[in-house]
Amino acid sequence: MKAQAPKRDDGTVRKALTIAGSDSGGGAGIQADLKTFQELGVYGMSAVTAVTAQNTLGVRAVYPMTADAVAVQLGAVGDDLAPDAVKTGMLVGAPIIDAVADQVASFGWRNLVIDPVMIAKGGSELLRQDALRSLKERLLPLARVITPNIPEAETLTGMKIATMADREKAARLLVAMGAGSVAIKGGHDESTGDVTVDLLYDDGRFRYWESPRVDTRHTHGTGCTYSAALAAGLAAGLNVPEAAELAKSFIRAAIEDSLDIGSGHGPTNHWAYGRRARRLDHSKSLH
Ligand SMILES: Nc1ncnc2c1ncn2[C@@H]1O[C@H](COP(=O)(O)OP(=O)(O)O)[C@@H](O)[C@H]1O
Ligand SMILES: Cc1ncc(COP(=O)(O)OP(=O)(O)O)c(N)n1
Repeated sequence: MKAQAPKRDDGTVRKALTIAGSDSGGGAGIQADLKTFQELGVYGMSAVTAVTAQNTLGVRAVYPMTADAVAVQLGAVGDDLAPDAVKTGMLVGAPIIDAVADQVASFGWRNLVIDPVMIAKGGSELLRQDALRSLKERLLPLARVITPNIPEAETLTGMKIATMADREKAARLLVAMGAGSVAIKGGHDESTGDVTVDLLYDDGRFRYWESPRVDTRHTHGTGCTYSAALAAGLAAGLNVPEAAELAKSFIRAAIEDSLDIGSGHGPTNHWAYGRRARRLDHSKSLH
């Protein structure tokens, strides 16, 4: 299957909404999502769940919004702007998750991508542990796709994931818990050696995407960027496997050309996928 950027010239403006935390350093959270939407030709909208003070060295502080403030933002977008896809990132705790679940259900947003963000790479907690039940019982059943990394899939399912067979079992369990499809990302799976393998369980079938493991510490915001690209693909009308393929291509380019800025874990490069596509177009036009 060939990864394709969403169509841009069919006259329709495709719109995606991110419900997530703000990352002052610009590499993860709302900022990563909006940059990804923009690069993929999808109009980006946002509902902020928390303001974080963070940079490439880590998270210094978290200032959560109230659940009401999140609900009102979602109401403002939903009453007027009809998102074609919605993704969630950092949701802080149970009250915000419940508010998001209520609004998603009442607006009937079907293209919901849940990135079950729990802990930042530096170890800071982005979801309170007592929120797990709300995440599993209220939000997960509304997901068209859930995109956990391996530690998140372990927390959600309660099982240890060491092999690809374990990952497949976890994906089946997450579908049994109510998710439409499951993408379990492979960045944390060291058993695959010098490649990373992402797994998708969709419509009863497993698919796998493999790419070279890049030896870099500049991977801040990988999960946010992957799930935002997947949501952009759905917003543009791709089906789930096509959107997962697009997400893998987008994040692969973003990590291969990641940005060595700041003194810690630099961000992925949200320009990389588009720049490569433009270079390809240009070289085709020369022949
Ligand atoms: N070092 C790496 N080289 C190439 N791809 C990577 C690397 N680390 C992560 N990825 C890819 O980035 C995406 C996010 O992966 P992962 O690290 O599992 O999630 P998270 O960022 O949520 O912890 C996946 O598509 C994964 O394959
Ligand atoms: C505001 C905010 N949201 C999410 C994250 C975690 O993002 P992720 O893509 O998983 O990247 P890392 O933290 O793992 O680099 C965050 N840091 N901040």
